[in-house]
Amino acid sequence: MTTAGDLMVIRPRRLELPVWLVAVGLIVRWLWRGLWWCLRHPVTVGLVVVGVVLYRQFGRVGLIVPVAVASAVSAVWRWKHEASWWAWCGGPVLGRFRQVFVYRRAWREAMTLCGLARTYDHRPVLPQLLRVRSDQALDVLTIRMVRGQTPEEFQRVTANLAYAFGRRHARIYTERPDQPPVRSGYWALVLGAVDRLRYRDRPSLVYLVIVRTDALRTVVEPFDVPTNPDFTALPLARREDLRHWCLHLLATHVLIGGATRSGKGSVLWSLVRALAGGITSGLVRLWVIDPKGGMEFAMGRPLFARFACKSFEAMADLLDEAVAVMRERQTRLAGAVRVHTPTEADPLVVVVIDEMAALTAYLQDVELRKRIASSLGLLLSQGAGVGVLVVAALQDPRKEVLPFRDLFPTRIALGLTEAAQVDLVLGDGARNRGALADQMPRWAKGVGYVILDGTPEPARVRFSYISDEHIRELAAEYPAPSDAADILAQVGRETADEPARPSLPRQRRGPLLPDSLLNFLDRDADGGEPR
Ligand SMILES: Nc1ncnc2c1ncn2[C@@H]1O[C@H](COP(=O)(O)OP(=O)(O)OP(=O)(O)O)[C@@H](O)[C@H]1O
Repeated sequence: MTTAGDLMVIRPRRLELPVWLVAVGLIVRWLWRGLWWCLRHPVTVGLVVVGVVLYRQFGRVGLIVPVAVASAVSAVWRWKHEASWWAWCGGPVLGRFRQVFVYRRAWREAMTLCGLARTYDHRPVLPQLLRVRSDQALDVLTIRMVRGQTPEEFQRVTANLAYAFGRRHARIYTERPDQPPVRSGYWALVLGAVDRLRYRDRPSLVYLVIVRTDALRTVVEPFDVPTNPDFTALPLARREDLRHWCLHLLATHVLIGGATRSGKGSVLWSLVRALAGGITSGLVRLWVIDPKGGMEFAMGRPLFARFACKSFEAMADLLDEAVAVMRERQTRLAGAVRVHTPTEADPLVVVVIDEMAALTAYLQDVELRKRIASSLGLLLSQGAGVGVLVVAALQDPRKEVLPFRDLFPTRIALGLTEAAQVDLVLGDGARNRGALADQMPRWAKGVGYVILDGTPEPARVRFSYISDEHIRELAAEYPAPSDAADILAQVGRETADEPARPSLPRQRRGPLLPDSLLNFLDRDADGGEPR
């Protein structure tokens, strides 16, 4: 008899199987696993089968000759067309190798110690490594999350993951980090359909990009000056995957935040270099404000249509004139276009301001500061659409220093001194998503974080280094046209006429209230007769 408090242990009945049946069961299970593996790895299986057949037919020579020929073909391919070699040969092979020998071996340990493993039904459950794709610099790991996990959990431990696999930098993407290729020709329709399938939204996956070789450690040489700059894609920097990072300048304002000596100058000069072709052809006018007395920009004076570096009065005038240009364009273009297209007659005006805080916070003359703030506010809120853009650099991104921070749609964060400043420059949550701009090593001058088009995750880039020599050459080769400073002459030109408005048919004049309410207001409060 049991009494209250007695412990009853209930165990399911154990099925006793004969040993031979257990052995057969295990063999079938292993055979099935082997077959499944072969089905999933047809290339490896095919190569092994071919290798065995060749070896049996021709002995060692049967193996050595094909390997030598394949190596020679691969070497020539890489030499002639490195990009396609990485995409079709080197990348997949290296990725597979690293998946098996690097990531799989440390996977369980890394996931558990980084806090990404879960326990379900008394058993550990790990995120699943599906695929590794490598290129010259990066490994892209496709990971299936454990049910109930979110990408934010991976983003929080991005640095831990990088160090767990022996690297310094990693980034988590919620969608495939690469863009679908642009297809053309006969097969475009079919390949496009395949791409749509490959690039479909897969919420259960995250992509961990591990920087294997830090391509940003070496200084980036200046890019070629485009004769006709594409204002939607100006090459300014090198990305971690060795591609160019291009700035979309059209219809946006750009804010560059970076501590002193972090390389803000290289961002501004890379932009000037990318625009230089347009400066000479008259498509762009640079209006430059250098509150540091010309230390940064005076060397490139011939490139600039307007330049103010000494008197704050002159800087305020320059901004007022930019507002005048903006107003004139607004009046002229209203109703005709919604976004201004730069032409020689109507060029893009880019107001470049180095150390913006000197104008918005540190200027002692309160009246002048207010005047500057009001012009800047107008330019930032209304100038982008009419081709009057502001590109500004500053060291301290706090609101007291730069009240218009939120009016800059495009932001770049170079090395910063505090973790909190990263979100102030790039927007809330950017640091959690991997923009560790406050942890820049000393060598990382001109290295910064930018937000790539279409992805919320920040990317790390290094801006090209423009030396004094390059600036002198640029100024000599691409001076602004002689009438460049004269844009204000346009401001006086005739504005568009008022459009002729067809008269509408006259409506019958009548009471504005329905008949039932007509006399209502005249009644007494107790609903009596109209007064
Ligand atoms: N892209 C780059 N690659 C390599 N070195 C760079 C790069 N940009 C800047 N440097 C070096 O970093 C140092 C600081 O650069 P720079 O003067 O442009 O910084 P800054 O942020 O504009 O400084 P400040 O706030 O004092 O104006 C310089 O010695 C420069 O040579």
